[in-house]
Amino acid sequence: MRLIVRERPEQAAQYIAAYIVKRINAFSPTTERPFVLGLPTGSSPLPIYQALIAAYTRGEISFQHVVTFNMDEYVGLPRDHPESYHSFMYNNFFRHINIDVKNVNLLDGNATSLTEECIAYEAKIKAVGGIELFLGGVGSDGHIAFNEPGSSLASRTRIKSLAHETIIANARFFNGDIDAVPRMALTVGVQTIMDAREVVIIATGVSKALAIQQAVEGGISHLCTLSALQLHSSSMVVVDEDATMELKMKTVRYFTGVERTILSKGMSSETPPSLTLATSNDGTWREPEDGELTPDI
Ligand SMILES: N[C@@H]1[C@@H](O)[C@H](O)[C@@H](COP(=O)(O)O)O[C@@H]1O
Repeated sequence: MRLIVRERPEQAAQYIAAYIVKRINAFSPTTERPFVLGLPTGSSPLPIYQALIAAYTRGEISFQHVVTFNMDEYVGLPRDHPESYHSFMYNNFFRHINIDVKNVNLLDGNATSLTEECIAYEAKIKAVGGIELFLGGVGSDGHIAFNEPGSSLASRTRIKSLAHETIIANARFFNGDIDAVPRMALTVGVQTIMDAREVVIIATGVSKALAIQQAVEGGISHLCTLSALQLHSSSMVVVDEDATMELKMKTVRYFTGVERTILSKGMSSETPPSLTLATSNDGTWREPEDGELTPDI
C-alpha cells in the first residue's frame, strides 16, 4: 500500500485526478481495448470529478473509450431521485464529459430481482476484462463501497444492510432526515474491488482519521474493510493532513519519506513510479519486473 499525504483535500483530489488522466492516456484505450474504471460517489470524490471535467475541457483527456462501473446504489430509491447514485454520477460527472452512455454501468437498486442484478453486474465486469483502476472513498467506519464492518473480505456484488453509522452519516444528503435514508444498498464486494488491477482511495477530513489509522496501521480486519487493501499488490490511499490525525508520526514520516525518495529519483510527484518504470515502449501498462521500483518500496 502506498500512502500519499497532501495538506488540503483539494490537493489530494488534484493528485488523484492527474494520476487517472496519466493512467488513461498511457493506456491509450480503444473501442476494442477500453480503459475500465471503477467509480465511487460521496463528497470526497467530488473535487476529483471536477478536476477530471476540467482536464477534459482543456483537451487533456478523452473518455470516449472509458467504461465505468460504479461501486454501489441505494435499494428502492427512484433512479431520478436527486440523491440516487445514478443522479449523482450524471449530475456531477458523466453529463460533463464525452463518455458514451452505453459504457456507463450502475447497479439498479430497483431491479425486479436484486440478486440477479448483482450476479449480472459481476458478469459484465468479467466480460470487459476486469477493472483496470478502482477509485474509491471510505466511510467513517472504514467501509469501502457499502462493505460495512463485518462484511466478508471475500464478498462480491450483493445486497447489503447499511450500518447505523452510515445511515447517520448519509442523512446529511437527505436534509438531515435519518428516516429518509434507504436502509439497504447494492454494492460491489471487497473481493470485486480487490480484483481490480489497481485501487486508489481518497480519504479527507478528520472524520476519516480513525478509519485510515485502522486500515494503514492496524491488521487486516473485516471490521474495517478498507484494510483488505493491505493484500492488494497495487493500492494507493491519498489523504489530506486531517485524515492523518490518528496515525503515528512515524507512519506519516515513513510514507512521506518514500515519496521524497521517489522524487529524488527524478520522477514527477504526480507520476506513480509504477507508471514511469513499468510502462512498455508503446506506452501500455505492464507488470513491473523483479527488482524494478514499484509503489510499495
Ligand atoms: N457508499 C458510499 C461510499 O462509497 C463512500 O466512500 C462513503 C463516504 O462518503 P463521503 O466521501 O461523502 O464521506 O459514502 C457512502 O457510504
